[in-house]
Amino acid sequence: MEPSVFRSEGPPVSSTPLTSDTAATSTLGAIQPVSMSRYDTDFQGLSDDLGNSFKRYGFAVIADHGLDEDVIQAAIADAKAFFALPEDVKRAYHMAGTGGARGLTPFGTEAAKDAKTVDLKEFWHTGRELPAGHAYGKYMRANLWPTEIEGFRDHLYGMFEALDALGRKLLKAIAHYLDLGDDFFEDKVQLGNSVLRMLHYPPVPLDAPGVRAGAHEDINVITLLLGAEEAGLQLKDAEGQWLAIAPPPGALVVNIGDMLQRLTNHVLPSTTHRVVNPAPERRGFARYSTPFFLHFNPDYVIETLPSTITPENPDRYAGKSIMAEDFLMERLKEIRLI
Ligand SMILES: O=C(O)CCC(=O)C(=O)O
Ligand SMILES: [Fe+2]
Repeated sequence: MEPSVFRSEGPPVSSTPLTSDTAATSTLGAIQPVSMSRYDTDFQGLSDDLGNSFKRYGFAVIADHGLDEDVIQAAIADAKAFFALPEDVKRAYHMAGTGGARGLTPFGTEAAKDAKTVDLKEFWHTGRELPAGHAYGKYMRANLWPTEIEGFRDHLYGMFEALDALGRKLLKAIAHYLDLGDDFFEDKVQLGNSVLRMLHYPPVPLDAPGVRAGAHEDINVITLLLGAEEAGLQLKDAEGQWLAIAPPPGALVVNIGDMLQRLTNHVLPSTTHRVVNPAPERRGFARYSTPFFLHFNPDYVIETLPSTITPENPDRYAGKSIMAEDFLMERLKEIRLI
């Protein structure tokens, strides 16, 4: 999970003015979209292109993702309706002290690790619905469902399931790229502790301090992000330059998280990214985006893949295998939330 999920009160907001330090320093080498329609016709080529994009940037842009547009639009419409509710109504769905794993994390709550300002966002989290009495119940909180928006549960969970299924297809292509056997990830993520985050970045006043989302890495396996065509998302490339990710309308952005970086001994990197504030003419517009943080099953043990250990890339985690749930907890301790 992305670290900021679990951050509670952020440090006080400073009045640092926004400067050009949020500008992308490079637009060269923009990430070429890869069409998911090749999944059934050219799986090898798709897996090569995806894998190479991940290896180079930690990110890939997916065109023709095949997700049902009605499912996406229904979930986004409900999220917008929820965010438009009065603040006190929304706050009834804030589970204070739980690190924001489910329900609402209100505006102004979170800051990226070591950031001086809070992120300019609010978001809603939906997690997996486990079969009743399932052993993983001890790791996953129950979902919250607002009663104010009719259909919210069906629509949001429909989106969760669609992204979960697409994420597993992407993992097949990644497993293929890594020569692991295409089904390698199947029994390791099928009941993963995954989270769908519906994000709302309100319009940004000209004098607003901070950025929409400070620089961070995602903790999970892979992240599937819709809605990033409203500008702002940037990644830090291998040379340390900020590169704007400008996906075509409707495209899906996918990135590698820390858990997959660790499993692959950094062959697939978990890349630092952020969401900067809009140009003056777009400041009056809200931004809605929807990352799906795909996680391992909580009891999956992450142990460096032997095939990723070479003389040039020795095992960075020798003797340090760790259960996915413990990895998550370790990261939460690092950001002082537990
Ligand atoms: O809103 C976006 O485009 C990206 C959000 C993100 O990186 C995150 O929530 O982890
Ligand atoms: Fe992120």
